[in-house]
Amino acid sequence: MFLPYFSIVCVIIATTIYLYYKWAFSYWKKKCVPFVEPKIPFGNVQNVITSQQMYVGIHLKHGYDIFKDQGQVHGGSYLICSPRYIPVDLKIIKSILQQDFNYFTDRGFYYNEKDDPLSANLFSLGGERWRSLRSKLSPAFSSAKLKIMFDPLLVCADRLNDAIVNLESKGGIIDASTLSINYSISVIALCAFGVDCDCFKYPNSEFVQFGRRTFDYSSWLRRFKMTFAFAMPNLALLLGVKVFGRDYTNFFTEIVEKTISFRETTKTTRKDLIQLLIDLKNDVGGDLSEEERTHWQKGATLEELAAQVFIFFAAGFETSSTTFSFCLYELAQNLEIQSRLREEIEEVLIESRGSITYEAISNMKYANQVIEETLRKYPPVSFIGRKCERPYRIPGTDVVLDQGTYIDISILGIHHDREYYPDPEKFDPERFSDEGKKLRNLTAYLPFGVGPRICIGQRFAMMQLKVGLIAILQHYEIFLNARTKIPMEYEPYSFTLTPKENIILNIRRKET
Ligand code: HEM
Repeated sequence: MFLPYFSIVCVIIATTIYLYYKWAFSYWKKKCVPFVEPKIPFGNVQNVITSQQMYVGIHLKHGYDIFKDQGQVHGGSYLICSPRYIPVDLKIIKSILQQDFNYFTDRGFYYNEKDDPLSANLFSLGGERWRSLRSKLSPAFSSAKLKIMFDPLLVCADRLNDAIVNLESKGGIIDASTLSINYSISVIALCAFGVDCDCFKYPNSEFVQFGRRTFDYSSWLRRFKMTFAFAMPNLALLLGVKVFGRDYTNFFTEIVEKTISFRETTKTTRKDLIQLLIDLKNDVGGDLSEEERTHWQKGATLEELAAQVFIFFAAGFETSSTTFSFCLYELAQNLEIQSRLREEIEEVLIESRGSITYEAISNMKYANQVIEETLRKYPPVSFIGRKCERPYRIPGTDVVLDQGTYIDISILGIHHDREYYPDPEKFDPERFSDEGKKLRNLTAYLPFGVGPRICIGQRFAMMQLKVGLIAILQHYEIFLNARTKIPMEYEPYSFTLTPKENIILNIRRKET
Protein backbone atom coordinates (compact mmCIF):
# COMPACT_ATOMS: atom_id res chain seq x y z
CA MET A 1 0.00 0.00 0.00
CA PHE A 2 2.81 2.41 0.98
CA LEU A 3 4.91 1.70 -2.12
CA PRO A 4 2.50 3.05 -4.79
CA TYR A 5 2.11 6.30 -2.80
CA PHE A 6 5.86 6.61 -2.46
CA SER A 7 6.31 6.04 -6.22
CA ILE A 8 3.68 8.66 -7.01
CA VAL A 9 5.40 11.21 -4.75
CA CYS A 10 8.77 10.45 -6.41
CA VAL A 11 7.26 10.85 -9.89
CA ILE A 12 5.66 14.17 -8.90
CA ILE A 13 8.95 15.49 -7.44
CA ALA A 14 10.96 14.34 -10.47
CA THR A 15 8.43 15.87 -12.88
CA THR A 16 8.41 19.17 -10.95
CA ILE A 17 12.21 19.34 -11.02
CA TYR A 18 12.25 18.47 -14.73
CA LEU A 19 9.65 21.14 -15.55
CA TYR A 20 11.50 23.69 -13.45
CA TYR A 21 14.71 22.98 -15.38
CA LYS A 22 12.85 23.18 -18.70
CA TRP A 23 11.45 26.55 -17.68
CA ALA A 24 14.84 27.82 -16.40
CA PHE A 25 16.64 26.63 -19.54
CA SER A 26 14.26 28.57 -21.79
CA TYR A 27 15.58 31.92 -20.49
CA TRP A 28 18.09 32.78 -23.24
CA LYS A 29 15.86 31.41 -25.99
CA LYS A 30 13.08 33.77 -24.90
CA LYS A 31 15.56 36.67 -24.95
CA CYS A 32 16.75 35.70 -28.46
CA VAL A 33 20.32 35.42 -27.15
CA PRO A 34 22.35 32.54 -28.68
CA PHE A 35 23.26 29.89 -26.11
CA VAL A 36 25.02 26.57 -25.68
CA GLU A 37 22.52 23.76 -25.05
CA PRO A 38 22.46 23.12 -21.26
CA LYS A 39 22.00 19.71 -19.62
CA ILE A 40 20.21 18.68 -16.42
CA PRO A 41 21.43 18.91 -13.63
CA PHE A 42 24.51 21.16 -14.08
CA GLY A 43 23.48 23.39 -17.01
CA ASN A 44 26.70 24.21 -18.90
CA VAL A 45 29.18 23.60 -16.08
CA GLN A 46 29.20 19.80 -16.11
CA ASN A 47 32.91 19.81 -17.05
CA VAL A 48 33.79 22.12 -14.13
CA ILE A 49 31.86 20.40 -11.35
CA THR A 50 32.26 16.73 -12.28
CA SER A 51 35.35 14.58 -12.82
CA GLN A 52 36.03 16.04 -16.27
CA GLN A 53 38.30 18.44 -14.39
CA MET A 54 38.23 21.64 -16.41
CA TYR A 55 39.47 24.91 -14.94
CA VAL A 56 36.53 27.34 -14.83
CA GLY A 57 38.50 30.04 -16.72
CA ILE A 58 39.10 27.63 -19.62
CA HIS A 59 35.45 26.59 -19.55
CA LEU A 60 34.43 30.25 -19.94
CA LYS A 61 37.00 30.75 -22.71
CA HIS A 62 35.34 27.87 -24.59
CA GLY A 63 32.01 29.70 -24.30
CA TYR A 64 33.62 32.92 -25.60
CA ASP A 65 35.28 31.03 -28.50
CA ILE A 66 32.02 29.35 -29.54
CA PHE A 67 30.10 32.64 -29.76
CA LYS A 68 33.03 34.44 -31.39
CA ASP A 69 33.39 31.73 -34.07
CA GLN A 70 29.68 32.03 -34.78
CA GLY A 71 30.16 35.78 -35.32
CA GLN A 72 27.89 36.62 -32.34
CA VAL A 73 28.33 39.73 -30.21
CA HIS A 74 27.31 37.80 -27.11
CA GLY A 75 25.83 34.57 -25.81
CA GLY A 76 24.19 32.94 -22.83
CA SER A 77 24.99 29.97 -20.63
CA TYR A 78 23.69 28.36 -17.44
CA LEU A 79 25.51 27.85 -14.16
CA ILE A 80 23.33 24.97 -12.93
CA CYS A 81 20.05 26.73 -13.74
CA SER A 82 21.15 30.33 -13.20
CA PRO A 83 21.48 32.23 -16.52
CA ARG A 84 24.87 33.91 -17.21
CA TYR A 85 25.49 36.48 -19.92
CA ILE A 86 28.76 36.21 -21.90
CA PRO A 87 29.64 39.38 -23.84
CA VAL A 88 32.05 38.97 -26.76
CA ASP A 89 31.98 42.32 -28.53
CA LEU A 90 34.49 44.78 -27.01
CA LYS A 91 32.05 47.70 -27.27
CA ILE A 92 29.56 45.82 -25.10
CA ILE A 93 32.32 44.85 -22.64
CA LYS A 94 33.48 48.46 -22.41
CA SER A 95 29.91 49.66 -21.81
CA ILE A 96 29.46 47.19 -18.96
CA LEU A 97 32.80 47.83 -17.27
CA GLN A 98 33.15 51.56 -17.89
CA GLN A 99 30.56 53.68 -19.65
CA ASP A 100 27.45 52.22 -17.99
CA PHE A 101 29.21 51.14 -14.81
CA ASN A 102 26.34 52.49 -12.69
CA TYR A 103 24.25 49.52 -13.82
CA PHE A 104 27.02 47.10 -12.87
CA THR A 105 28.70 48.24 -9.65
CA ASP A 106 28.37 44.77 -8.11
CA ARG A 107 30.70 41.95 -8.99
CA GLY A 108 27.95 39.49 -8.05
CA PHE A 109 30.29 37.62 -5.73
CA TYR A 110 28.72 35.68 -2.89
CA TYR A 111 29.39 37.00 0.60
CA ASN A 112 27.92 36.22 3.98
CA GLU A 113 28.94 38.83 6.51
CA LYS A 114 27.24 37.14 9.48
CA ASP A 115 28.51 33.56 9.18
CA ASP A 116 31.64 34.15 7.09
CA PRO A 117 32.97 37.62 7.92
CA LEU A 118 36.11 37.43 5.74
CA SER A 119 33.93 37.08 2.68
CA ALA A 120 32.55 40.65 3.14
CA ASN A 121 35.58 42.38 1.62
CA LEU A 122 36.30 45.05 -0.99
CA PHE A 123 36.31 42.44 -3.76
CA SER A 124 32.86 41.04 -2.92
CA LEU A 125 30.94 44.04 -1.61
CA GLY A 126 28.78 46.09 -3.93
CA GLY A 127 26.82 49.33 -4.03
CA GLU A 128 27.42 52.15 -1.60
CA ARG A 129 29.47 50.08 0.85
CA TRP A 130 31.94 49.16 -1.88
CA ARG A 131 32.08 52.76 -3.18
CA SER A 132 32.83 54.22 0.25
CA LEU A 133 35.38 51.53 1.13
CA ARG A 134 37.15 51.82 -2.22
CA SER A 135 37.62 55.55 -1.83
CA LYS A 136 39.01 55.03 1.68
CA LEU A 137 41.40 52.23 0.71
CA SER A 138 42.68 53.68 -2.57
CA PRO A 139 45.19 56.00 -0.83
CA ALA A 140 47.02 52.84 0.35
CA PHE A 141 48.35 52.56 -3.22
CA SER A 142 49.21 56.20 -3.94
CA SER A 143 52.72 56.86 -5.32
CA ALA A 144 53.79 58.15 -1.90
CA LYS A 145 52.62 54.94 -0.17
CA LEU A 146 54.19 52.74 -2.85
CA LYS A 147 57.52 54.48 -2.30
CA ILE A 148 57.24 53.80 1.41
CA MET A 149 56.49 50.12 0.77
CA PHE A 150 59.55 49.89 -1.47
CA ASP A 151 61.99 49.27 1.39
CA PRO A 152 60.17 46.22 2.82
CA LEU A 153 59.90 44.97 -0.76
CA LEU A 154 63.69 45.12 -1.12
CA VAL A 155 64.06 43.07 2.08
CA CYS A 156 61.99 40.30 0.43
CA ALA A 157 63.93 40.64 -2.85
CA ASP A 158 67.19 40.13 -0.92
CA ARG A 159 65.77 36.95 0.59
CA LEU A 160 64.73 35.76 -2.87
CA ASN A 161 68.28 36.38 -4.01
CA ASP A 162 69.72 34.45 -1.05
CA ALA A 163 67.40 31.54 -1.82
CA ILE A 164 68.65 31.48 -5.43
CA VAL A 165 72.31 31.58 -4.32
CA ASN A 166 71.58 28.64 -2.03
CA LEU A 167 69.84 26.65 -4.79
CA GLU A 168 72.69 27.32 -7.20
CA SER A 169 75.16 25.86 -4.72
CA LYS A 170 72.96 22.71 -4.61
CA GLY A 171 73.00 22.06 -8.37
CA GLY A 172 71.10 24.99 -9.90
CA ILE A 173 67.63 23.44 -10.16
CA ILE A 174 64.85 25.76 -9.02
CA ASP A 175 61.17 25.21 -8.33
CA ALA A 176 59.96 28.52 -9.78
CA SER A 177 56.42 28.02 -8.44
CA THR A 178 57.51 27.59 -4.82
CA LEU A 179 60.02 30.45 -5.02
CA SER A 180 57.34 32.73 -6.45
CA ILE A 181 54.84 31.81 -3.74
CA ASN A 182 57.42 32.40 -1.00
CA TYR A 183 58.39 35.75 -2.49
CA SER A 184 54.80 36.95 -2.95
CA ILE A 185 53.57 35.84 0.46
CA SER A 186 56.58 37.46 2.16
CA VAL A 187 55.88 40.72 0.29
CA ILE A 188 52.15 40.90 1.00
CA ALA A 189 52.52 39.76 4.61
CA LEU A 190 55.06 42.51 5.27
CA CYS A 191 53.38 45.30 3.29
CA ALA A 192 49.73 44.59 4.21
CA PHE A 193 49.88 42.96 7.66
CA GLY A 194 53.24 44.30 8.80
CA VAL A 195 54.20 40.67 9.54
CA ASP A 196 57.68 39.44 8.66
CA CYS A 197 57.00 35.77 7.91
CA ASP A 198 60.24 35.06 5.93
CA CYS A 199 58.71 32.21 3.95
CA PHE A 200 62.05 31.25 2.38
CA LYS A 201 63.35 30.26 5.79
CA TYR A 202 60.02 28.95 7.10
CA PRO A 203 58.27 27.43 4.07
CA ASN A 204 55.75 25.66 6.28
CA SER A 205 54.78 28.73 8.24
CA GLU A 206 51.09 29.22 8.95
CA PHE A 207 51.01 32.15 6.55
CA VAL A 208 52.08 29.90 3.67
CA GLN A 209 49.70 27.11 4.69
CA PHE A 210 46.66 29.36 5.06
CA GLY A 211 47.65 31.36 1.97
CA ARG A 212 47.74 28.24 -0.19
CA ARG A 213 44.31 27.22 1.06
CA THR A 214 42.69 30.45 -0.16
CA PHE A 215 42.15 29.31 -3.74
CA ASP A 216 42.44 25.58 -3.27
CA TYR A 217 39.26 23.95 -4.54
CA SER A 218 40.53 20.38 -4.64
CA SER A 219 37.92 19.41 -2.02
CA TRP A 220 34.69 18.38 -3.73
CA LEU A 221 32.66 19.87 -0.88
CA ARG A 222 34.30 23.29 -1.15
CA ARG A 223 33.83 23.26 -4.94
CA PHE A 224 30.20 22.36 -4.56
CA LYS A 225 29.60 25.04 -1.88
CA MET A 226 31.26 27.69 -4.04
CA THR A 227 29.28 26.76 -7.18
CA PHE A 228 26.06 26.60 -5.20
CA ALA A 229 26.75 29.98 -3.57
CA PHE A 230 27.38 31.56 -6.99
CA ALA A 231 24.39 29.95 -8.66
CA MET A 232 21.89 30.57 -5.83
CA PRO A 233 23.34 33.29 -3.58
CA ASN A 234 20.06 34.10 -1.81
CA LEU A 235 19.42 30.48 -0.86
CA ALA A 236 23.10 30.07 0.14
CA LEU A 237 22.79 33.12 2.41
CA LEU A 238 19.63 31.73 3.96
CA LEU A 239 21.38 28.41 4.64
CA GLY A 240 24.44 30.21 6.07
CA VAL A 241 26.89 28.71 3.54
CA LYS A 242 30.52 29.52 4.42
CA VAL A 243 33.32 29.59 1.86
CA PHE A 244 36.10 29.96 4.43
CA GLY A 245 36.50 27.58 7.39
CA ARG A 246 36.40 28.75 11.02
CA ASP A 247 40.14 28.09 11.60
CA TYR A 248 40.93 30.10 8.49
CA THR A 249 38.82 33.05 9.64
CA ASN A 250 40.28 32.88 13.15
CA PHE A 251 43.84 32.90 11.84
CA PHE A 252 43.45 36.13 9.87
CA THR A 253 41.22 37.84 12.43
CA GLU A 254 43.67 37.11 15.26
CA ILE A 255 46.63 38.51 13.34
CA VAL A 256 44.76 41.75 12.68
CA GLU A 257 43.54 41.91 16.29
CA LYS A 258 47.02 41.38 17.75
CA THR A 259 48.63 43.88 15.38
CA ILE A 260 46.04 46.58 16.10
CA SER A 261 46.25 46.01 19.83
CA PHE A 262 50.09 46.04 19.78
CA ARG A 263 50.23 49.27 17.81
CA GLU A 264 47.59 50.96 19.91
CA THR A 265 49.15 50.01 23.25
CA THR A 266 52.74 50.74 22.20
CA LYS A 267 51.69 53.82 20.17
CA THR A 268 53.72 52.49 17.23
CA THR A 269 52.78 53.37 13.68
CA ARG A 270 53.93 51.80 10.42
CA LYS A 271 53.31 52.72 6.81
CA ASP A 272 51.33 49.68 5.78
CA LEU A 273 47.76 48.82 4.96
CA ILE A 274 46.79 47.82 8.46
CA GLN A 275 47.88 51.28 9.66
CA LEU A 276 45.59 52.91 7.12
CA LEU A 277 42.67 50.98 8.61
CA ILE A 278 43.71 51.83 12.18
CA ASP A 279 43.84 55.51 11.16
CA LEU A 280 40.37 55.28 9.64
CA LYS A 281 39.09 53.72 12.84
CA ASN A 282 40.73 56.48 14.89
CA ASP A 283 39.73 59.18 12.43
CA VAL A 284 43.34 60.26 11.87
CA GLY A 285 44.01 62.11 8.65
CA GLY A 286 40.33 62.66 8.30
CA ASP A 287 38.01 63.83 5.40
CA LEU A 288 35.36 61.41 6.66
CA SER A 289 31.67 62.19 6.35
CA GLU A 290 29.62 62.09 9.57
CA GLU A 291 28.07 58.75 8.55
CA GLU A 292 31.44 57.20 7.74
CA ARG A 293 32.98 58.52 10.95
CA THR A 294 30.21 56.86 12.96
CA HIS A 295 30.65 53.65 10.99
CA TRP A 296 34.41 53.38 11.31
CA GLN A 297 34.63 54.45 14.92
CA LYS A 298 31.63 52.70 16.37
CA GLY A 299 30.34 50.31 13.73
CA ALA A 300 33.49 48.88 12.13
CA THR A 301 34.00 45.51 13.74
CA LEU A 302 37.26 43.68 14.03
CA GLU A 303 35.97 41.16 11.47
CA GLU A 304 35.24 43.94 9.05
CA LEU A 305 38.76 45.33 9.35
CA ALA A 306 40.21 41.83 9.07
CA ALA A 307 38.19 41.19 5.89
CA GLN A 308 39.80 44.20 4.19
CA VAL A 309 43.37 43.27 5.16
CA PHE A 310 42.64 39.69 4.21
CA ILE A 311 41.50 40.58 0.68
CA PHE A 312 44.73 42.42 -0.02
CA PHE A 313 46.53 39.27 0.96
CA ALA A 314 44.20 36.90 -0.92
CA ALA A 315 43.88 39.01 -4.08
CA GLY A 316 47.53 39.94 -4.06
CA PHE A 317 49.65 36.91 -3.38
CA GLU A 318 48.35 34.19 -5.73
CA THR A 319 47.94 36.54 -8.71
CA SER A 320 51.44 38.00 -8.34
CA SER A 321 53.07 34.67 -7.62
CA THR A 322 51.61 32.84 -10.65
CA THR A 323 52.49 35.81 -12.88
CA PHE A 324 56.06 35.71 -11.60
CA SER A 325 56.44 31.97 -12.21
CA PHE A 326 54.81 32.14 -15.68
CA CYS A 327 57.19 34.99 -16.54
CA LEU A 328 60.26 32.95 -15.51
CA TYR A 329 58.85 30.00 -17.50
CA GLU A 330 58.60 32.11 -20.67
CA LEU A 331 62.03 33.72 -20.16
CA ALA A 332 63.58 30.25 -19.89
CA GLN A 333 62.06 29.40 -23.27
CA ASN A 334 62.88 32.72 -24.95
CA LEU A 335 66.54 33.37 -24.29
CA GLU A 336 66.77 36.41 -26.60
CA ILE A 337 63.99 38.12 -24.70
CA GLN A 338 65.72 37.18 -21.45
CA SER A 339 69.04 38.74 -22.51
CA ARG A 340 67.34 41.91 -23.77
CA LEU A 341 65.61 42.23 -20.40
CA ARG A 342 68.91 41.64 -18.58
CA GLU A 343 70.54 44.38 -20.65
CA GLU A 344 67.85 46.80 -19.53
CA ILE A 345 68.33 45.74 -15.90
CA GLU A 346 72.10 46.31 -16.17
CA GLU A 347 71.60 49.75 -17.74
CA VAL A 348 69.13 50.77 -15.05
CA LEU A 349 71.41 49.53 -12.27
CA ILE A 350 74.40 51.44 -13.72
CA GLU A 351 72.31 54.62 -13.85
CA SER A 352 71.21 54.20 -10.24
CA ARG A 353 74.76 53.31 -9.10
CA GLY A 354 74.02 49.64 -8.44
CA SER A 355 71.01 49.98 -6.17
CA ILE A 356 67.40 49.19 -7.02
CA THR A 357 65.35 52.35 -6.53
CA TYR A 358 61.68 53.18 -6.98
CA GLU A 359 62.55 55.75 -9.66
CA ALA A 360 64.88 53.35 -11.51
CA ILE A 361 62.26 50.62 -11.88
CA SER A 362 59.65 53.12 -13.07
CA ASN A 363 61.82 53.62 -16.18
CA MET A 364 62.06 49.94 -17.10
CA LYS A 365 60.09 49.95 -20.33
CA TYR A 366 61.06 46.51 -21.61
CA ALA A 367 60.40 44.88 -18.23
CA ASN A 368 56.90 46.36 -18.44
CA GLN A 369 56.43 44.84 -21.89
CA VAL A 370 57.62 41.40 -20.71
CA ILE A 371 55.27 41.44 -17.71
CA GLU A 372 52.38 42.76 -19.80
CA GLU A 373 52.85 39.95 -22.32
CA THR A 374 53.00 37.41 -19.47
CA LEU A 375 49.70 38.76 -18.14
CA ARG A 376 48.26 38.66 -21.65
CA LYS A 377 49.14 35.02 -22.21
CA TYR A 378 48.46 33.88 -18.65
CA PRO A 379 45.92 36.24 -17.01
CA PRO A 380 45.74 34.92 -13.40
CA VAL A 381 42.22 36.32 -12.99
CA SER A 382 41.01 34.80 -16.24
CA PHE A 383 37.43 36.06 -16.01
CA ILE A 384 35.62 38.89 -14.29
CA GLY A 385 32.02 39.02 -13.20
CA ARG A 386 29.39 41.71 -12.86
CA LYS A 387 25.77 41.75 -11.76
CA CYS A 388 23.16 43.87 -13.51
CA GLU A 389 21.43 46.10 -10.96
CA ARG A 390 18.53 47.34 -13.06
CA PRO A 391 17.17 46.49 -16.52
CA TYR A 392 19.82 47.32 -19.11
CA ARG A 393 19.52 47.38 -22.88
CA ILE A 394 22.64 45.96 -24.51
CA PRO A 395 23.97 48.66 -26.86
CA GLY A 396 23.45 47.89 -30.55
CA THR A 397 20.86 45.15 -29.82
CA ASP A 398 17.23 44.76 -28.71
CA VAL A 399 18.25 42.56 -25.79
CA VAL A 400 17.39 43.86 -22.33
CA LEU A 401 19.26 42.29 -19.41
CA ASP A 402 17.01 41.76 -16.39
CA GLN A 403 17.90 43.08 -12.96
CA GLY A 404 20.02 40.47 -11.20
CA THR A 405 21.55 38.94 -14.37
CA TYR A 406 25.11 37.72 -13.86
CA ILE A 407 27.77 38.54 -16.44
CA ASP A 408 30.96 36.58 -17.10
CA ILE A 409 33.68 38.33 -19.10
CA SER A 410 36.34 35.92 -20.35
CA ILE A 411 39.70 37.70 -20.08
CA LEU A 412 41.44 34.50 -21.21
CA GLY A 413 39.17 34.36 -24.27
CA ILE A 414 39.88 37.98 -25.24
CA HIS A 415 43.65 37.66 -24.61
CA HIS A 416 43.83 34.62 -26.91
CA ASP A 417 41.53 36.02 -29.58
CA ARG A 418 43.36 35.98 -32.96
CA GLU A 419 41.59 39.16 -34.02
CA TYR A 420 43.51 41.11 -31.37
CA TYR A 421 46.58 38.91 -30.87
CA PRO A 422 47.69 37.04 -34.02
CA ASP A 423 49.48 33.78 -33.14
CA PRO A 424 48.21 34.02 -29.52
CA GLU A 425 50.39 31.19 -28.17
CA LYS A 426 53.57 33.06 -29.16
CA PHE A 427 55.24 34.98 -26.32
CA ASP A 428 55.98 38.34 -27.89
CA PRO A 429 56.60 41.43 -25.70
CA GLU A 430 56.61 43.57 -28.88
CA ARG A 431 52.81 43.44 -28.72
CA PHE A 432 53.21 45.96 -25.88
CA SER A 433 55.71 48.34 -27.50
CA ASP A 434 54.29 51.85 -28.13
CA GLU A 435 53.64 50.90 -31.78
CA GLY A 436 52.13 47.50 -30.86
CA LYS A 437 49.68 49.08 -28.42
CA LYS A 438 48.50 51.63 -30.97
CA LEU A 439 47.28 48.81 -33.23
CA ARG A 440 44.86 47.49 -30.65
CA ASN A 441 41.56 48.36 -29.00
CA LEU A 442 42.43 49.14 -25.34
CA THR A 443 39.59 46.93 -24.05
CA ALA A 444 41.33 43.90 -25.61
CA TYR A 445 43.74 43.93 -22.66
CA LEU A 446 42.16 43.36 -19.26
CA PRO A 447 44.53 41.54 -16.84
CA PHE A 448 43.62 44.01 -14.08
CA GLY A 449 40.08 44.70 -15.30
CA VAL A 450 39.07 48.22 -16.26
CA GLY A 451 36.79 51.00 -14.99
CA PRO A 452 36.02 51.97 -11.39
CA ARG A 453 36.50 48.39 -10.12
CA ILE A 454 39.91 47.97 -11.71
CA CYS A 455 42.44 46.10 -9.53
CA ILE A 456 43.42 48.40 -6.68
CA GLY A 457 46.84 46.73 -6.35
CA GLN A 458 47.89 46.97 -10.01
CA ARG A 459 50.83 49.35 -9.51
CA PHE A 460 51.98 47.50 -6.41
CA ALA A 461 51.93 44.19 -8.34
CA MET A 462 53.96 45.63 -11.24
CA MET A 463 56.51 47.06 -8.79
CA GLN A 464 56.84 43.75 -6.96
CA LEU A 465 57.22 41.78 -10.20
CA LYS A 466 59.93 44.08 -11.56
CA VAL A 467 61.91 44.00 -8.32
CA GLY A 468 61.68 40.18 -8.29
CA LEU A 469 62.93 39.94 -11.88
CA ILE A 470 65.89 42.19 -11.08
CA ALA A 471 66.72 40.11 -7.99
CA ILE A 472 67.08 37.00 -10.15
CA LEU A 473 68.23 38.21 -13.55
CA GLN A 474 70.94 40.62 -12.48
CA HIS A 475 73.18 37.69 -11.50
CA TYR A 476 71.59 34.60 -13.04
CA GLU A 477 70.48 33.08 -16.34
CA ILE A 478 67.42 30.83 -16.43
CA PHE A 479 67.05 27.72 -18.61
CA LEU A 480 64.61 24.91 -19.21
CA ASN A 481 65.02 21.75 -17.20
CA ALA A 482 64.23 18.25 -18.49
CA ARG A 483 61.25 18.34 -16.07
CA THR A 484 59.82 21.65 -17.36
CA LYS A 485 56.33 20.91 -18.68
CA ILE A 486 55.71 22.18 -22.22
CA PRO A 487 52.96 22.86 -23.17
CA MET A 488 51.60 24.18 -19.92
CA GLU A 489 48.75 22.32 -18.23
CA TYR A 490 46.46 24.09 -15.78
CA GLU A 491 45.22 23.16 -12.35
CA PRO A 492 41.47 22.48 -12.64
CA TYR A 493 40.60 23.17 -9.02
CA SER A 494 41.73 26.73 -8.63
CA PHE A 495 40.14 30.15 -8.81
CA THR A 496 43.13 31.66 -10.63
CA LEU A 497 44.99 30.37 -13.70
CA THR A 498 47.64 28.16 -12.09
CA PRO A 499 50.07 25.54 -13.46
CA LYS A 500 48.96 21.98 -12.71
CA GLU A 501 52.48 21.02 -11.73
CA ASN A 502 55.20 23.18 -10.27
CA ILE A 503 57.46 24.88 -12.82
CA ILE A 504 60.97 23.43 -12.59
CA LEU A 505 63.83 25.38 -14.19
CA ASN A 506 67.64 25.58 -14.17
CA ILE A 507 69.70 28.58 -13.19
CA ARG A 508 73.33 29.42 -13.78
CA ARG A 509 75.37 32.39 -12.56
CA LYS A 510 75.74 34.70 -15.54
CA GLU A 511 79.15 35.13 -17.12
CA THR A 512 80.73 38.51 -16.42
C1 HEM B 1 49.55 40.35 -11.17
C2 HEM B 1 48.83 40.64 -10.12
C3 HEM B 1 47.36 40.94 -10.11
C4 HEM B 1 46.39 40.73 -11.05
C5 HEM B 1 46.55 40.09 -12.42
C6 HEM B 1 45.14 41.22 -10.51
C7 HEM B 1 43.93 41.20 -11.18
C8 HEM B 1 42.75 41.72 -10.68
C9 HEM B 1 41.50 41.74 -11.39
C10 HEM B 1 41.27 41.23 -12.82
C11 HEM B 1 40.57 42.29 -10.59
C12 HEM B 1 39.09 42.51 -10.91
C13 HEM B 1 38.92 43.79 -11.70
C14 HEM B 1 37.51 43.99 -12.22
O1 HEM B 1 36.58 43.32 -11.77
O2 HEM B 1 37.34 44.85 -13.12
C15 HEM B 1 41.22 42.63 -9.34
C16 HEM B 1 40.60 43.22 -8.26
C17 HEM B 1 41.23 43.46 -7.06
N1 HEM B 1 42.57 43.28 -6.78
FE1 HEM B 1 43.99 42.60 -8.04
N2 HEM B 1 45.37 41.71 -9.25
C18 HEM B 1 46.71 41.57 -8.96
C19 HEM B 1 47.36 41.95 -7.82
C20 HEM B 1 46.75 42.53 -6.73
C21 HEM B 1 47.43 42.97 -5.53
C22 HEM B 1 48.94 42.90 -5.32
C23 HEM B 1 46.47 43.41 -4.67
C24 HEM B 1 46.62 43.99 -3.29
C25 HEM B 1 47.70 44.13 -2.64
C26 HEM B 1 45.19 43.27 -5.33
C27 HEM B 1 43.98 43.60 -4.78
C28 HEM B 1 42.78 43.61 -5.46
C29 HEM B 1 41.52 44.03 -4.85
C30 HEM B 1 41.32 44.45 -3.41
C31 HEM B 1 40.56 43.95 -5.86
C32 HEM B 1 39.07 44.33 -5.74
C33 HEM B 1 38.94 45.81 -6.13
C34 HEM B 1 37.51 46.35 -6.08
O3 HEM B 1 36.57 45.59 -6.30
O4 HEM B 1 37.36 47.55 -5.83
N3 HEM B 1 45.41 42.74 -6.58
N4 HEM B 1 42.55 42.27 -9.43
